[in-house]
This record gives sequence, C-alpha cells and structure tokens, in this order.
Amino acid sequence: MCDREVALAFLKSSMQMVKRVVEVLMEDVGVRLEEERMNSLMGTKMVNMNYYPTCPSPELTIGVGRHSDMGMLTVLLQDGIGGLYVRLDNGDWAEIPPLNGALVINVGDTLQILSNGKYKSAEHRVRTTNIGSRVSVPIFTAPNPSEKIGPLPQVVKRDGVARYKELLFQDYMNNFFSQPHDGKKSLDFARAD
Ligand SMILES: O=C(O)CCC(=O)C(=O)O
Ligand SMILES: [Fe+2]
Repeated sequence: MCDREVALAFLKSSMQMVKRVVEVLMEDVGVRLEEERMNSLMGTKMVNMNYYPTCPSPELTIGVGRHSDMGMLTVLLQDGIGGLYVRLDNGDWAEIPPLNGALVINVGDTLQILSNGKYKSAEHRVRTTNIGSRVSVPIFTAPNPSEKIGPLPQVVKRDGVARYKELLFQDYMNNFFSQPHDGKKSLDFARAD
C-alpha cells in the first residue's frame, strides 16, 4: 500500500470504530440513534497533522494550550515522544504515555452536550519536549454545520433538567474558533441560562 492508501485505510477504520463507540456510549444512556441522525452527528471529519519541533526549553513554550475538542470523539495517533496531558477531576495534569499500537480517544464538547453532561469532554494540552520532535495525527468527528445539537430528549427526561440549550453546530463552531483556547470555557456558550 502507498502512503495515501494507508492514510485512507486509517481514516476509514477509525470512522467505523468511532461510530461503534458512540453507539455503545449512547446505549449506556438509553438512546438508540437512527442511522441518519448518527451520520449527521458525525458528518464532519477533519484530520490534522501536528508537528512539534524539539524544544531546548520546554517550560518556556506552549505546544497546544489547554482545551477540549468541539466535536463528538477524536481519535489520536501519537508517536513515541510523549507530551499529551489530560486534566483530571482534581485539577492535576496526567500525561497520556504513548503506547505502541494504541490510539487515544477523546470525548468532545458535542458529546457532553448531547449526553446532558454525563460524558465530560476531555480537557487536554500538549507540551513540547527536548528529547525529540513529535508528530500526532488527530481525526476529529463532529456534526454537520447545519445540525441542531442539544441534550437528547431521553436523557433530559431522565435527568429532569436540560443543562445545555439547543443550538446549531455551526454557531457552536464559530464561537469555538472566535477566541483563544481557555480550557473548557468553550462550553459556556451552550449552557442553559
Ligand atoms: O498533539 C496532540 O497530542 C493533541 C493535539 C490536539 O489536542 C488537537 O489538535 O486538538
Ligand atoms: Fe485537542
């Protein structure tokens, strides 16, 4: 296989896997999404290729500032260098060590909104290192821009409250990209008043 075929095969198998993971997560909150709705919720796919050069003084730089991803799930392939951290409930940062053959899966803001807060988007950041340059390849899955997102009715019924309002994903995305990363502040835009 040439590089292009390898990349396409990675994208295709990641999409199948991500869809299955979303199905399982939804089943766990008592929701079975129609095929069409599922495709609309995962209709935007984006692949980034991140390159972080070796840095002699990592403490003086920011690789990627703390943020959560805006979509449903992100599948991330990282090389062996390390530098990805996730924020724990107690506020500490834990490194996600590279494991040969493993992918990192991050919950995004949209899944937090749909699940009415049951699934929390992962706040994460990247620090550069002085041991070598690093490459990572995240695949982001997110709704179509014209898709309405909001807590799923079945979950709201069970929780007795909607913690987020309904909005167009396009508006969420515009707000997300309109300001610099600041942890999970992006979610404030969707919070119910
Ligand atoms: O490079 C990484 O490990 C993560 C990059 C990231 O968080 C992003 O592109 O959203
Ligand atoms: Fe990210």
